[in-house]
Amino acid sequence: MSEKRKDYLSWDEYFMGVAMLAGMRSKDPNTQVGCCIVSKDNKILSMGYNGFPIGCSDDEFPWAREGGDPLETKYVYSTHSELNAILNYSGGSLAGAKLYVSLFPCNECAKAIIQAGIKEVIYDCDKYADTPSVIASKRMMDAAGVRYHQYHRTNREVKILL
Ligand SMILES: Nc1nc(=O)n([C@H]2C[C@H](O)[C@@H](COP(=O)(O)O)O2)cc1CO
Ligand SMILES: [Zn+2]
Repeated sequence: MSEKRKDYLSWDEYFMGVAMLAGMRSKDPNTQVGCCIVSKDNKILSMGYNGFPIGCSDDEFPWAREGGDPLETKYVYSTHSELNAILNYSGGSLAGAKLYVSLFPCNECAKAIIQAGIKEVIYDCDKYADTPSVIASKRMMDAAGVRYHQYHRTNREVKILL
């Protein structure tokens, strides 16, 4: 009798892989972030990536990181992957859900995560850990009882021919 496959994706690989794939839709030239929200029983509820809101053209709004005029930077216009994933969900409540994201959530997304009732955050990169935004984010999630932990990379390479 043939045995079941052994090298299938783990749940964590699957959901972080889906988050990373979503991030590949981002037009941000510097940082592409993807997010996947999952129910307690491991069903994908929503996905998102960082970009400008509907109607705000990727070709007309600025992608610059700095410059004299804040209105000519992306920061005042871009919607983060986590907020997009929360807003993309049209199925009702996200209470008790888990959120996989390729970059640690900022303080604004932490507010949305907490208020949506999401209870667990699994992140990959934490490159802005020293910024007030991420420090505030962790402070709020700690206070609100949202657990967060880093994704354990398996270094599995996934090749998809598209
Ligand atoms: N958790 C996050 N989710 C996100 O979607 N973003 C987005 C906002 C910007 O489009 C980009 C960050 O640009 P940069 O400062 O690394 O050039 O990633 C940023 C963070 C960081 O907190
Ligand atoms: Zn954010």
